[in-house]
Amino acid sequence: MQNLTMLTDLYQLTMMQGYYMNGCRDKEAVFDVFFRTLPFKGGYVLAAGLEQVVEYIENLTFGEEDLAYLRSLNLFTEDFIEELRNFRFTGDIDAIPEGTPVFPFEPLIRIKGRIMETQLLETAILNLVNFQSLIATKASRVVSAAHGGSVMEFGLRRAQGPDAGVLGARAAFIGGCQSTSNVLAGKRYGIPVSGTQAHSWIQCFPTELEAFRAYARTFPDKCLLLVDTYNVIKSGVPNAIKVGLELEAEGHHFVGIRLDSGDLTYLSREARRMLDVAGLKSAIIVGSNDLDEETIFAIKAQGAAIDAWGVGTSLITSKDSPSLGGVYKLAAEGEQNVFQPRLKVSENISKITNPGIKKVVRFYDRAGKAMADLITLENEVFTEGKPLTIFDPVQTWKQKTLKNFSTRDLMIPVFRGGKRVYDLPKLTEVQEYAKIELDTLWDEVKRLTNPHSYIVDLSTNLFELKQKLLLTIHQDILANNQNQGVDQNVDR
Ligand SMILES: Nc1ncnc2c1ncn2[C@@H]1O[C@H](COP(=O)(O)OP(=O)(O)OP(=O)(O)O)[C@@H](O)[C@H]1O
Ligand SMILES: O=P(O)(O)OC[C@H]1O[C@H](OP(=O)(O)OP(=O)(O)O)[C@H](O)[C@@H]1O
Ligand SMILES: O=C(O)c1cccnc1
Repeated sequence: MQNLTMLTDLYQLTMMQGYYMNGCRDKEAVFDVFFRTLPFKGGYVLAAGLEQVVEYIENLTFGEEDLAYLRSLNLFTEDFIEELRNFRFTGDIDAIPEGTPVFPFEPLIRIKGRIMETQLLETAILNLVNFQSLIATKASRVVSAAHGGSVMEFGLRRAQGPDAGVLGARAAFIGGCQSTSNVLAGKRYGIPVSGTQAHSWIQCFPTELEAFRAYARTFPDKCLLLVDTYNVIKSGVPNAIKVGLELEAEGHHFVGIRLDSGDLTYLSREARRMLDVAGLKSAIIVGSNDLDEETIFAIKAQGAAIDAWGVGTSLITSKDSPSLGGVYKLAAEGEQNVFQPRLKVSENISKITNPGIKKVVRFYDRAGKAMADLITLENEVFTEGKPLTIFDPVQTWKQKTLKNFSTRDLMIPVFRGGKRVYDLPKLTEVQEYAKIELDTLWDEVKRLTNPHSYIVDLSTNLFELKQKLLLTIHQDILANNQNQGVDQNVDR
């Protein structure tokens, strides 16, 4: 992977120089990566992008050209540039593995180390995690609408640039797509590649039948014909049937047809009937054309005879929800591995951060279904089987007692002292893991529209710590204001 060290916002570097020049070289901090709002008005997010975060961190070094460029900005001192020359990440990272369903406010990645190092990481980590988590989530929704039918990712041509096309294909595979049309993604990540044919192929021959025959000669065992260039029912399907029967007579297997326009329900049912009557029962029908989870759901509900779906633009650009708002927030600061919890106050209650070094515990019922998550302090343990009452951190009267549960800590150690301690799983393993993980969620949480809200509460310890810090901050402000004669009634 390329070196992405310079993929950062300028203010990370200016703050780093600030820390450096103000005696904070050895100050340490803990940052959390989390998002506040679920995309697609959906019920979950599928975490993705950790592998690229690991590669980014392992490659973190400023090269001579980088340093020369930074020097040319006339912002940085020579001392600081020298410091950057030796820059490495030496801290600890814990993260929730790729393919895990996650929910608002849960730390997906926790970064602990010298502030000079942890500060720099914000921009690139968010860039990598926000995009891939968004596309993996979108893909899992499309795949769930296809309900067993396979989904091919066709988005490269409409992706927001080459990187989004390639990493989007990777994320779409994690979300359950069976293949990609993107050859670079196939080569780089081992994703199965697949494809059919373009209208231009059909247009380049005097007749549709000649075009189909030429293709069948070229790829006799991979022959999937695009039947909507002229007229699906009167020309495309009859010609495909002719060629399909010729192939089968020669001992080949005719793969099927693709529909790329018109009423996909009506056309697929008609095409199915015609193929079956002709004896081509195993030929599949692929549907494409501006599809997303809603159109696929509707088309399936109407009784379409589509076996596989090609989905491009809406998936790779996450058209209806174009960004995931993951943030990187300071949760503790300290020195020599002794930390004080910190929080950020806001009038907007959802923007008040959760302080301290935290983890996420998932609670499962006897059947292995996820019941709730607790964001807790790092060292909290919950005795399995001992009833536990949890409560909503805002509407605290909303309580639930968990019984007969088992638990799992979702975060795993990824870096310790700058060294990777996590073996990256293969992409196929991540995809399989995501499928198993999604199976642990109730269908009501995964529903495409108006899903149930999955419970994510704070442990009592974390809740009390947060209240205590909020009160302390409030009292400190009051005391300061009193000293300065500010009117206390203007703002509570
Ligand atoms: N039976 C159906 N129910 C709901 N939506 C459908 C159905 N069949 C097709 N669609 C969707 O309706 C939209 C039709 O778009 P549009 O009118 O641009 O296509 P078209 O004119 O048939 O094809 P094109 O413009 O590619 O030649 C697409 O998003 C398609 O996926
Ligand atoms: O519709 P999407 O979900 O984005 O899937 C990819 C589309 O890309 C191709 O179309 P092409 O670029 O040839 O343009 P078209 O819209 O004229 O078919 C293909 O035929 C699909 O329709
Ligand atoms: O192989 C296909 O059919 C394909 C690939 C990319 C975009 N649209 C279709």
